[in-house]
Amino acid sequence: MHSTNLLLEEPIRMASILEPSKPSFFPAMTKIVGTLGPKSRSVEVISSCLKSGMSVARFDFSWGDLEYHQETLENLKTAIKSTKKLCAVMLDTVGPELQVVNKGESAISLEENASVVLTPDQGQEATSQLLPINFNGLAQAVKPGDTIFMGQYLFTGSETTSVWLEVSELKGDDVVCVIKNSATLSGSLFTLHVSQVHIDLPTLSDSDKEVISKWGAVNKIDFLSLSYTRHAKDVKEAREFLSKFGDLQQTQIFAKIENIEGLTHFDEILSAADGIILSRGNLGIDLPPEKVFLFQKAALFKCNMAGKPAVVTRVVDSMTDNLRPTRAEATDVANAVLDGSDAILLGAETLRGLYPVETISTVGKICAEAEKVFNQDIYFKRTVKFVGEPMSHLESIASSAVRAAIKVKASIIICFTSSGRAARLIAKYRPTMPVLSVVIPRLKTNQLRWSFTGAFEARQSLIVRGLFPMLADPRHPAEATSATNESVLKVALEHGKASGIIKSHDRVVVCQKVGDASVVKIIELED
Ligand SMILES: Nc1ncnc2c1ncn2[C@@H]1O[C@H](COP(=O)(O)OP(=O)(O)O)[C@@H](O)[C@H]1O
Ligand SMILES: C=C(OP(=O)(O)O)C(=O)O
Ligand SMILES: [K+]
Ligand SMILES: [Mg+2]
Repeated sequence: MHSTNLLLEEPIRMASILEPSKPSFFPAMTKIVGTLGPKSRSVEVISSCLKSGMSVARFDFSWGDLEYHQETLENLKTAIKSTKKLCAVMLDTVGPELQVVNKGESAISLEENASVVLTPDQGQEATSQLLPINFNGLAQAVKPGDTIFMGQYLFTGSETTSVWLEVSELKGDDVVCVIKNSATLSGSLFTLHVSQVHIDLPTLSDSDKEVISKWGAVNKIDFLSLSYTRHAKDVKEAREFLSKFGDLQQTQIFAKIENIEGLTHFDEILSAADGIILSRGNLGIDLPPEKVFLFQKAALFKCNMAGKPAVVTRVVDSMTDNLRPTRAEATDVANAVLDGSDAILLGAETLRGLYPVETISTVGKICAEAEKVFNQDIYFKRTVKFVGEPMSHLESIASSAVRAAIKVKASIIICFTSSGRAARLIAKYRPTMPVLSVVIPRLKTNQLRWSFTGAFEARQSLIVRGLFPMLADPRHPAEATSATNESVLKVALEHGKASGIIKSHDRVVVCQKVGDASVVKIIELED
């Protein structure tokens, strides 16, 4: 995305706003996570999603069984092969989510001012007057006057498919509610969100543990998105559980902040997790509307300064049914980029929306436009000030690489990395040019078989803004000898030229180790 950067701090010639963006091999530096489901599980649609810029696929186990999601994943793998687009896999847990048990899957019409009873008796049939739910502790958790939101799975907040309930009375284990707006709930699953109330259920449910052991391990998932994370211990317990599976040692845990409890423990959660998902869907119910922007700006800044990826969700809900977003949604996406998000997560829009591919390409275009006016200079100085001095060696190398690249107007930064750490640190300084993270595999053994590292590190960069992975040839020895580096560098430059990022006579900044020295060098391409 190497176009002339406009700066909002300077008067913009209005006509220049209409200048079309230059085509590039990727739609934006900001990444797009797509939730795959009924409307986005065919090889054809997934291939179009990948070509439109989706680089992480989310499999949400709030709904759908192992076989269903496995079939979708197999189609994703086919689509990756045919499109040659890398895509990471994210397993999203159900966690302590309250759900209506609607065995008949019939639509439920609810009338304003009528009463509806929420009951833990799952033997009952779901009707407009009685809704069985999957939690028997609700009557102990709520009190009259509390608010409960109920919507179809991955609710978009539109008033025709979700209702607000107010608790009016507790009758034993049953909770009697008044319906505050009329709506008809349809679809495969209705979820509930009880505002600002602690639900006494484990963050990692038994069902989640079974899904991780049976589906996550065999598919070597790159990310675990931990729903309703409320405390750092939730992340630590999830990591402990993952450590039982050899294939999940490197799986990164992204904590989903979905309620006020998670918000109030944000700092400890951020330090324990590998990344954060700002789950604005559920959090948007727990928080009063006027506070959502404040949380977003504060949370994104903290993630940026920690150098940990931050994902913003529920951005263009109306595109679930419309070919274009509302103006508010379009501006919301741009502001999420300007606020510092690494990635945008699409839920209902891609899972059950009519236009999953158009949604991804629209969001990608908005991100690209916002990136053009992102003031990297101000951000860079603010970051350097925040980090303070003395910087760690790697932080100074990374920030120097970015500074050098900007000053010489390099078209790309090439970063050699094995763990991915150096590349992520470079991305932290939000360079205006893409960063090619050249992942050098290391040979390892578990005493039973040889294998190469690198696949996780490469795919996990697909959620970091501005990072584009390239897997170096495993025949190149991992040690950083100058000969090795040159040959790998040559391949990386060819890769850059082939994808159109590097043109003849461009300047390229390279971050690598030569012998024991970590170096940043600037090369001028001859041809
Ligand atoms: N296999 C490699 N070959 C060449 N340089 C490397 C390699 N791995 C890391 N580097 C470089 O070494 C320096 C330290 O990176 P470090 O963070 O220790 O490695 P990693 O990124 O693999 O965690 C960085 O400049 C990085 O670009
Ligand atoms: C991403 C979110 O969670 P989910 O889509 O899993 O409900 C959210 O609530 O915004
Ligand atoms: K979920
Ligand atoms: Mg949620």
